[in-house]
Amino acid sequence: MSVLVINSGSSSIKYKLINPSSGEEVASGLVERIGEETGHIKHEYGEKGREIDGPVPDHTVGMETVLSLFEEIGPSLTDGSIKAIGHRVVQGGKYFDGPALVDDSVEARIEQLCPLGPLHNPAHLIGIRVARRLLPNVPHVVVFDTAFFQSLPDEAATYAIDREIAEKHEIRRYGAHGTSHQYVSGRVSEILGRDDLRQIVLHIGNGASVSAVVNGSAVETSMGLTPLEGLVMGTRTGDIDPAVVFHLARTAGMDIDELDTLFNRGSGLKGLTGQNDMRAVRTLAAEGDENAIEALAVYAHRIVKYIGAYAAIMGGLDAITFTAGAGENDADLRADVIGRLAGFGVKINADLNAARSKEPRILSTPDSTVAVLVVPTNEELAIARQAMSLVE
Ligand SMILES: Nc1ncnc2c1ncn2[C@@H]1O[C@H](COP(=O)(O)OP(=O)(O)O)[C@@H](O)[C@H]1O
Ligand SMILES: CC(=O)OP(=O)(O)O
Ligand SMILES: [Mg+2]
Repeated sequence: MSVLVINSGSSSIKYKLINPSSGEEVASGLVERIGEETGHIKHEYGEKGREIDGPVPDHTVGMETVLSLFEEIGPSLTDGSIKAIGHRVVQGGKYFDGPALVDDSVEARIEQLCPLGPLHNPAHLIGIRVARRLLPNVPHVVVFDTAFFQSLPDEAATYAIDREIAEKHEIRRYGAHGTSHQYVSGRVSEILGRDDLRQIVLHIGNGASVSAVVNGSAVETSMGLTPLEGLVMGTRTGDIDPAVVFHLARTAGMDIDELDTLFNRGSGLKGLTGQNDMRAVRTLAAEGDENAIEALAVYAHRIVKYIGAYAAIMGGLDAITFTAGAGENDADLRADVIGRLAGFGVKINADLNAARSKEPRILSTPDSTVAVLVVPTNEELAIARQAMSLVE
């Protein structure tokens, strides 16, 4: 019994075939650099596997290739052992507070929400369409990044903009990465053996976001109407004065699409250093590149600003948890962020922080005022379990 989880993202398709009860990963793979000259596909199934180098022109071809690799190399997706296909969808707007079985109307809703998830929803839609066409006899379930944040208090979700305009155009904070924030905060509760926790979860990947979670429910999160707001990201600005838009339109003559591309794809670490990948930025900084050194400081400063704000909003803080690509692997980032909180008595053990491990772990010293943890996220397992719970 297994669930195929598909994350058809902006420039890649990631997938895993998972046993939702045991968490065992039966097969997995990745299609990278879609639309670029040098595409790459990797499919792994136990001892078997296949790597293909060459251009992948678009998501449709990428997805079709993935599904054909399952039939060629295994395991078969058509022999009845797959109970569901779980698709990650970033933007569910106000319409979804949990997983949903895909039908034509759900698909149309995801399409309608593309303007609110411009980097993600169009790519998700292609993944869903190809998978439904080629695997019509398996239930398809969508699991939304926004679902965990549908219960945000109004005071956190409401923007101070004209009410009529906000209502008509469905403008509010929807958040994103919610599947990860929910999974990780749940694991923290298990590890610390307590449900009554005021937590901050730092999901620091290429996209990055922070959430405040009280007793298992989200009360704040940094991504907003779209996944552009909040932390500095690989290619996104995060928080910026919206007047920068007016200023660049008026003085630089940039149009809305150019500004969208600049803010979503040409900013963040990429805009500050030329590189969007944290490892590349660290290498530049180690070589003495001043732009990279400054970018890392801006990056950590923004994270600390949110930690302070969210601790105040929750009236106290019990745990800070790092997750996702950089959060799990970048010990220098964790040391920098926690070092900036020394005045509040937050302390980590340097050896525990530097140790390489894939296991969830506590980094804080026994006398730290706040528990500090690293918990690897597992959005795929969370999606597989939610998909299974819906079809069972
Ligand atoms: N060892 C590492 N040190 C620093 N950053 C890392 C390390 N490993 C991965 N990362 C960073 O994690 C980010 C990707 O995170 P990930 O959660 O996989 O993102 P996404 O799901 O958005 O593609 C990249 O910026 C990458 O450089
Ligand atoms: C919402 C979001 O930013 O997702 P990702 O990190 O996969 O780009
Ligand atoms: Mg991610």
